[in-house]
Amino acid sequence: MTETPIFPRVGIIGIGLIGSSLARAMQLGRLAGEITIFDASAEARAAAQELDLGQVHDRLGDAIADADLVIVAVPIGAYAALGPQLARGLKPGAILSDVGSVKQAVVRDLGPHVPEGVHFIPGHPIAGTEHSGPRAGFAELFKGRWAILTPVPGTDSAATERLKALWERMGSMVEIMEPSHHDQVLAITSHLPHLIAYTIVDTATQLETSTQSEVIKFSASGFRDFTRIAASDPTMWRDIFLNNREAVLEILGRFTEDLTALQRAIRWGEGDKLFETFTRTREVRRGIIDAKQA
Ligand SMILES: NC(=O)c1ccc[n+]([C@@H]2O[C@H](COP(=O)([O-])OP(=O)(O)OC[C@H]3O[C@@H](n4cnc5c(N)ncnc54)[C@H](O)[C@@H]3O)[C@@H](O)[C@H]2O)c1
Ligand SMILES: O=C(O)C(=O)C[C@]1(C(=O)O)C=C[C@@H](O)C=C1
Repeated sequence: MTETPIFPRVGIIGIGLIGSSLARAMQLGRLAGEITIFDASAEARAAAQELDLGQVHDRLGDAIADADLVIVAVPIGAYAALGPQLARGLKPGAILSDVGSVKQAVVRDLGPHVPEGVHFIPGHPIAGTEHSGPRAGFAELFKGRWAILTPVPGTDSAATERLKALWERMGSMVEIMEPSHHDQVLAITSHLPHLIAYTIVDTATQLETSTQSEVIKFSASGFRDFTRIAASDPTMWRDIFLNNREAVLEILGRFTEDLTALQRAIRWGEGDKLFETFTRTREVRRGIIDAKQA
């Protein structure tokens, strides 16, 4: 017996890592009757066609016309220009969602353009890799990962439930959150770690040439882990930092103070302070592992 898809027609705008993973996961689970795709890049559209991810259109309007759910999966900096185009094409009763890594900026850029009768439910899967583009996606990306939804006040709860069901069928656990809270949480769990990784790798590459080659030669797992994160897409991450400025600057201020305290402890030989800090952080890691195994 075939199950009824959750949405008869889903439009995906931006068929990169996340958009193509959504298409693959929906195809695998038969969650959408039909998938329509638009991407601004002709190369990405051609790849989506070749990979058979859905019906690829050369115009955004054709990809969203008659869609019951439209998911925007482009870098945050591209949202503002998309707003008016989406407003012209969405059908009444449709859900407009997205996967952007910052949520207040999405509400700011798309919110004013959402037509009457369209349910606006921004979202963000806490799942990804350092790779980009349609060929990098995979159907299992969202399995066992959180997906955060930030519906605007007054959103029809049936629409939110339907979108939640889609993420759950793709293997995610779903949490509902205020956009500002989302941005604060992600500033520490995702944005700051990326900034630190970009900095460490950049510092290493600016060392004298002789030391640089040693860095590559002797990079064991610690530095290597940072290089993976620091290989993440420059456009995506530029847009995240420019659009989650306040929360990132706030957490960066606290981080800098803590780093300075450790610097001081090293300078003055305060072994107890270093030991106490490292013991506390070890517990955090053990807590994450235990929570995963529970
Ligand atoms: N990569 C991750 O780990 C990750 C995880 C969760 C959420 N996100 C968020 O998902 C979104 C997409 O990220 P990604 O990793 O899939 O990026 P990606 O670079 O792999 O894909 C983005 C796609 O959007 C297209 N695009 C850009 N501007 C467009 C426009 N105006 N109209 C249509 N298409 C356009 C690009 O051509 C590209 O194919 C971003 O907002 C990002 O913050 C990324
Ligand atoms: O695993 C990775 O490569 C990621 O960086 C994924 C990650 C994260 O920081 O956890 C990156 C950005 C997203 O918005 C969500 C997930």
